[in-house]
Amino acid sequence: MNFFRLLYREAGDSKRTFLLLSLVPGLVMGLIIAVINAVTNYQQNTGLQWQYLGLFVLGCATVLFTMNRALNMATAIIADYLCRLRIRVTAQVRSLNLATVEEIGLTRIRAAVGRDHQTIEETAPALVGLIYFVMQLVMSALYICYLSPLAFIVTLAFLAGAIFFYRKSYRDAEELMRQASLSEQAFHNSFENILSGFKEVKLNAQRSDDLFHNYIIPRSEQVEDLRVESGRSFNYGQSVSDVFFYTLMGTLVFAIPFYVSDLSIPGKIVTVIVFASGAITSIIRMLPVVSRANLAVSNIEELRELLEKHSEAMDERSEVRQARLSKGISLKKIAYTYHSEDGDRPFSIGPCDLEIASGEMVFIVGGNGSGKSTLAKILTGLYEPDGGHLSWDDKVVKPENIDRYRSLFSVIFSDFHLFDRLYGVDLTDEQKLYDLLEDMKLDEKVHYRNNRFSTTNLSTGQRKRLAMVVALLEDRDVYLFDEWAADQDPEYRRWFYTDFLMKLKKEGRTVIAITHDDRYFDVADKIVWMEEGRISKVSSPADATV
Ligand SMILES: Nc1ncnc2c1ncn2[C@@H]1O[C@H](COP(=O)(O)OP(=O)(O)OP(=O)(O)O)[C@@H](O)[C@H]1O
Repeated sequence: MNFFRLLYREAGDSKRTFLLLSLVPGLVMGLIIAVINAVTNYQQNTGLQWQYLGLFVLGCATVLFTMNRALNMATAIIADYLCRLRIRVTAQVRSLNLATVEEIGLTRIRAAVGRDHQTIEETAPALVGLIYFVMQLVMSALYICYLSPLAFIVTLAFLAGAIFFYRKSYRDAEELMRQASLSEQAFHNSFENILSGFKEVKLNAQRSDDLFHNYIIPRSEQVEDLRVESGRSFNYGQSVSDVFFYTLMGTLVFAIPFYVSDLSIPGKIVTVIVFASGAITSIIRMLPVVSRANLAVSNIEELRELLEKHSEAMDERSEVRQARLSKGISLKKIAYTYHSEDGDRPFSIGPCDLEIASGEMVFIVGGNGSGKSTLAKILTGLYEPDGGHLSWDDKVVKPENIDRYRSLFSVIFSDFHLFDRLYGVDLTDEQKLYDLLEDMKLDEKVHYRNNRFSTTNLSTGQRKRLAMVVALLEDRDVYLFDEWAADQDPEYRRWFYTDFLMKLKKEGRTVIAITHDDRYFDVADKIVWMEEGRISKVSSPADATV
């Protein structure tokens, strides 16, 4: 979709007013030239031409007023669109399933909400000005037609030639700009590696050099080359158009006098042409801006459509009541395969059968890459299984109740995100928070002020303990911990398995822990062994042999 179609669509009920306000300034400006021509070519000195002065003043006032209104309206329409877009994209991202977010990629989503959003915001006023210049050009052409149909035909022929040549280079330039945008994405991926992996890059000079010399520099230069190529194509088109324009002016000035009887007409036409040249130059200069805006609109609209296609039907917020677990969770012939882009055989899970009773403590164990975390994501409703089904308390998990099913869980994944606020937690009893901070030995390190934690710059073990505080405040029926104890010191590790998990169990919570800590396997009621994406056995701690 291009920028102008978007602007028209988003104008909603004000479409007609907006169209009128956008067209009027250019049209009136055309009439003002006619007035100027009439006054400057008047043959007798009969004093001030009041009627023309009146028309001139009225015309200028109309141009100023309507132009200003059109620009304000366009600014408001675009600001409203961008605001709704950010909210809509965020809402859609919120309702996507995890696999789709991983497939689309965070860089693409960030670019649409950041870079493309900004491009549209910055270019919108200039592009509304473009409508004004186009209308000026149309009016100039009509006025030339009124003065001399022959000159009009000549003008049209030259304009058609200029458009024909310009379109070719404009298309080439747009394609190059699109390629530059893709290369820019690749550059941002490399740059993101430098920022996200700053520590690793800083510590390893070879890695740093490799990233910089073999990725950052070539990708940056590729963007530069494509931009320069694209600019050249635009400039070529512009130069050809300029040649057409000057040839047209020469033809009208030197040839038309031989074909018209009224000798004032060539002068009038030249006035119009000189006036229109400003509009032509502005239009040509703005075309690269139009391309950038069109590209940004396409990126955003494509992402929006993609998100719309993949968005899950979300329960209304008020209807997502927290679910409770009374019997248990059941996995029947669950299967899941990751999406693979490069044709490699993707990792698959299943078919897996598993029963987890309410109040049970289940450990999921197995070698690295055996699929424990993937199973946890299926179990918590983050990945939608390709086969089999998941149920809780005899209710099959379906798109209509998946949000409710997810509300059974509080999870700390190994790559968890620590929020700086207690989003979604009803903190009626603040003392509970302080007690938990004390239990986790964080009371001297972290405070909760102005509805946020005073810091999240903590050690890995401390961060996990703070995530635990948040998880406990969520008060869910099922707790899932993915290698939570891995970064804790021996004392905390022991406390986690022998005190903390047992306490949760006594409270009637269901606990699922992914772990490699075989010395604490006896704490569990059930141990689920994973091997190459399958549950190889389910045993009691007594049978556990490592
Ligand atoms: N987002 C993803 N896209 C594609 N493949 C993935 C993705 N995440 C994980 N995998 C693949 O799935 C397999 C299982 O990974 P998973 O994280 O479930 O293993 P794990 O048993 O939890 O391992 P570990 O003990 O090392 O944490 C791995 O081979 C991994 O490459």
